Amino acid sequence: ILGGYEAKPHLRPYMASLQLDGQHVCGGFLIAEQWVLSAAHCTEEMDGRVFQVLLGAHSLREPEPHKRLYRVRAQIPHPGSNIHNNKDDLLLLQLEEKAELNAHVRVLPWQREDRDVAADTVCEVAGWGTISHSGRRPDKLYQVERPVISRDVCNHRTRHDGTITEKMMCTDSRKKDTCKGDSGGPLVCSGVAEGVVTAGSRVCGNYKKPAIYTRIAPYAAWIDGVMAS
Ligand SMILES: O=C(O)c1[nH]c2ccc(F)cc2c1NC(=O)[C@H]1C[C@@H]1c1ccccc1
Repeated sequence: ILGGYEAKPHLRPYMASLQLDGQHVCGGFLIAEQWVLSAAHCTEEMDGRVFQVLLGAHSLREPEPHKRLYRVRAQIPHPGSNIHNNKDDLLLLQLEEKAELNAHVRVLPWQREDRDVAADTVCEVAGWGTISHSGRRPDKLYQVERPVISRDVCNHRTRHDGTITEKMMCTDSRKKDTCKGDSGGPLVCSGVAEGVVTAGSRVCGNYKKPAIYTRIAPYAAWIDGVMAS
C-alpha cells in the first residue's frame, strides 16, 4: 500500500496473507468459513507448491494470540484467467478445515448485485504489499482510502486504453495506491467487497495508471458453484 497508514489491528478480520515457505506473496480474504478469495496471477510462480493461508494476523512475523496458518486443500483459479492479461483474475482457495471464526477472523460480505460502484465513491483497500517506491515490505497490515474512477476515464488512451472490461473497476492511483503484494485483497466499499486487487504487474502510485480490480458480482455464479462442489 503506497501513501497509506498502518491499519488498526484486527479491524479487518477477513484479511488473509497467502504465503509460500513462510513468505507473504499475495493478499486474500475470507468469503466463507472454509473459502478464501484472491487473484489467479498470484499462483504463477508456485511450480507445484501450494499456498498456506494466514488468518487473524496484524503483524506477519510477531506472535499474536489469534493468528493461525491454514493449509490449503484446493486452489482453483478462474478458468478464464491467463498470464497474458488481467481477465478473470480470481483464485478460490479451500482451506483444509473450516476457519475458527472469532473477533479476529471473520467472513467479509461480497457484492452480488452486478451494478457498477458510482465514480467518486470512496472505498478502502488493505494489504501487506510494498509501502514505498523502493519496495519496502511492511510487517504490519496497511490500508488506504481511494475514490472509484469511471470505466470511461480508466479506459482513456492515456490510462488503460480500452483494456478495462465491464468485469473490472478502477480507483485513482495518484500517490495513494495498491502495490505489489496487495494483489488478491478486497476493495471494500461501505463494508462490502466490490473488487479484488488484480495481480498483473503494474506501476504503483502513478496517476496515469489507475489501480485495477476484478469486480466480484459478475462471478457470483462461479464462486457459488465452486463452493458448492
Ligand atoms: O502482488 C502482486 O501483484 C503479485 N503478482 C504476482 C504474480 C506472480 C507471483 F508469483 C507473485 C505475484 C505477486 N506478489 C508478489 O510478487 C509478492 C512477493 C511480493 C511482495 C511484495 C510486497 C510484500 C511482500 C511480498
